[in-house]
Amino acid sequence: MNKVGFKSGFVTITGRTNVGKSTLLNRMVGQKVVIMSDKPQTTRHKIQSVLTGEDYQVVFIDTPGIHKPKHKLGERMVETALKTLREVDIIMLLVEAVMPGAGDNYIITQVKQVAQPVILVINKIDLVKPAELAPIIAAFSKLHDFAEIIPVSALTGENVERLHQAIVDRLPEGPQYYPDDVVVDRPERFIMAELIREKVLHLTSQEVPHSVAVVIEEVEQRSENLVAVSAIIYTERESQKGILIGKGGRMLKEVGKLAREEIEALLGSKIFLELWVKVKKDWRNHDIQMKNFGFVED
Ligand SMILES: Nc1nc2c(ncn2[C@@H]2O[C@H](COP(=O)(O)OP(=O)(O)OP(=O)(O)O)[C@@H](O)[C@H]2O)c(=O)[nH]1
Repeated sequence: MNKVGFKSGFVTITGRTNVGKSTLLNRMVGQKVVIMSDKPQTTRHKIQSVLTGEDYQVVFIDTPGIHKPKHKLGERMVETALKTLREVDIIMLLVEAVMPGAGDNYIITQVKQVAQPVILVINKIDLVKPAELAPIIAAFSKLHDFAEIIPVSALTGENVERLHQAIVDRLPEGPQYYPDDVVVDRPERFIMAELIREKVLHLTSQEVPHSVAVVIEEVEQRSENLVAVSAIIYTERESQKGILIGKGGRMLKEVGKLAREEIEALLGSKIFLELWVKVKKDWRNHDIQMKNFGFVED
């Protein structure tokens, strides 16, 4: 479907963990599509969401945070991130409204390796005074020849419209890839798994979060208004399994309750949710197991 004058393109939001990529994406697309958490590194998957206007369509690709790799999964994330950067029309590099530090330098070195235009988005401006912003913008502008520098607050929505416009302005002419009503290009199973993982991240602390993966084992329509979902939460160690299950199974029950409510809202029917916790030692360092969990593209 090729409308005359229609613009479209692929845009990626990259940046260090916890800078607000998911929050910004949700703000721009206007629906909860990516899992948010106050703990870093919750976005391990390449997620697409779609923003369709009268005469344009933006396909957002949310890259995993680029950071110095610590283990195999980390290396894979950086590889995926760089590959993604080369495939898009516009890169949004998200940073926080603080003076650039070593982590920012590292990530800017990465985007310098690709030719695509980079819009620097300085997020969380609600946390700084206007007078503090100017030197931050000046410092960042010395680090790279950014296509544009736009300060925003993904949380309050301040200046997000300007960013939106800057992206649409830069889109090349192109086809409408997805129908008007498509927002997320992700199977429901994935979103269900992410919702469960989000609840685990919210309710647990210490070492548990980064070592959790959720796999949806079975989804069965039991009756017109009841779907049974069974999921396994994988941890790396027995001790983490213990924390996740909690005293008398209380923690797991809470995770299940909160996740069930959101999945019910997502699917629009009653859910019978069954959760299992299993230990899979060091899954982050094993390629095959990473493949099982869907973290590596074939
Ligand atoms: N004050 C403030 N907080 C924000 C803003 N944007 C995001 N946050 C908070 O920053 C934290 C991280 O936000 P996320 O959107 O999960 O960050 P992310 O970059 O997607 O994180 P990863 O998935 O770990 O890479 C959350 O607690 C957000 O509420 C903002 O504009 N202002």
